[in-house]
Amino acid sequence: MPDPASRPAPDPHRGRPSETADTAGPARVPAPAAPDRGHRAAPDPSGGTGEPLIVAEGLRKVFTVRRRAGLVRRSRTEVRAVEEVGFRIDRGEMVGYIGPNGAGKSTTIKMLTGILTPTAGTLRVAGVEPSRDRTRLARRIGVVFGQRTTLWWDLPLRDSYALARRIYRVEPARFRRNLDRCVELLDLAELLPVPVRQLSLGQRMRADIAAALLHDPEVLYLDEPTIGLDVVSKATVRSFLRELNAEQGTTVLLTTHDLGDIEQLCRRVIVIDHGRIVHDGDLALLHGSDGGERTLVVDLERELPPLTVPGARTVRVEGPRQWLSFPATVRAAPLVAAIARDYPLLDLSIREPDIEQVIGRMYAARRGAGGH
Ligand SMILES: Nc1ncnc2c1ncn2[C@@H]1O[C@H](COP(=O)(O)OP(=O)(O)OP(=O)(O)O)[C@@H](O)[C@H]1O
Repeated sequence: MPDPASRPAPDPHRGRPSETADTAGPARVPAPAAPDRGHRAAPDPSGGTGEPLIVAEGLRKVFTVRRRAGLVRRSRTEVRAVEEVGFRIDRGEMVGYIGPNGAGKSTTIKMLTGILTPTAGTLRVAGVEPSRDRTRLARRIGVVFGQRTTLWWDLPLRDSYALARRIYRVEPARFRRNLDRCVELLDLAELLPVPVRQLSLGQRMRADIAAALLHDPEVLYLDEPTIGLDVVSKATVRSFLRELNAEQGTTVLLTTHDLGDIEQLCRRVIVIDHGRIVHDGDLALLHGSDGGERTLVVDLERELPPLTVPGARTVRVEGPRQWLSFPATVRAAPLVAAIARDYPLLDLSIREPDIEQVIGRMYAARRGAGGH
């Protein structure tokens, strides 16, 4: 384990009120006690068990917060961070877990790793109940918290990996193979002799992702893996994760505020708000789920007044180009046919609703409706 004094330990809940003992878990998942025996993803999505890799049912987490209410008196309040959350994730899925600040994402991830014990509900990851058997689970999962590192701050990266190998008891050949792969795909070769504290944020993130994969986990949890990264580092991390999922079949659960991550990596997205799941399904369906709109961008042979097309609204006119919005749930073909029939059409394209706007509207609508 890294010496806590030698590495930064930013606390994501800094500034939050005091909390009960079980609420303040360490970032690092404990080292496994038994030798690693290998458990790569099987072709069967259930891995032969008949059960999805992750099963959560009626999951709740309530924090008890004590505040000073006078010189001596203390009041207790309850924070319902996660309420009745349920989902099933099959092997090989890559799922986005998103929601506004304070929605309950990190709390869910901490329960999935066994760092936090659920107040109620059932949870199984790779057949293990995380909070009961954290040590056994640690062999099967990899975790990356974007806001903090699990590496040894003062050690060269290479030595950090060597220590991780011993803690996770990874066989030398497997370690070599996994490290070589990560070094190549995450462009880490030149960083191996560098102490972790000298790495830039993007370099450190790539290094942390490699550290989480040295023991061949079946599932990788990523909490804000691209936070603060420049476009090049983001692209490297995203293409690495895509390849990891496609080639190794590693199941990935990704929490992020960067919807570009979700759009590029996840077909399925689970949206949590106020501790409850408000959407679980295809990312594409999210586009049409909140009254979102698509846009026809129409190029005409000449400038014309705003077009009149039943079922669509002209929202912008710039010279011979016009933008027409229509509900995302409506088929575009009849609108395109009507425009081609009634106007001198040169060219036309369709823009999907911006996912950022869709999610923003979804959060805002829920706020307006009281949130629950
Ligand atoms: N240890 C704790 N003690 C008390 N309250 C907590 C604790 N951890 C989280 N909370 C509260 O639980 C709720 C959910 O927090 P959580 O960190 O899971 O949200 P999040 O979706 O990850 O948010 P963010 O996007 O801001 O990281 C918030 O109201 C938060 O203040």
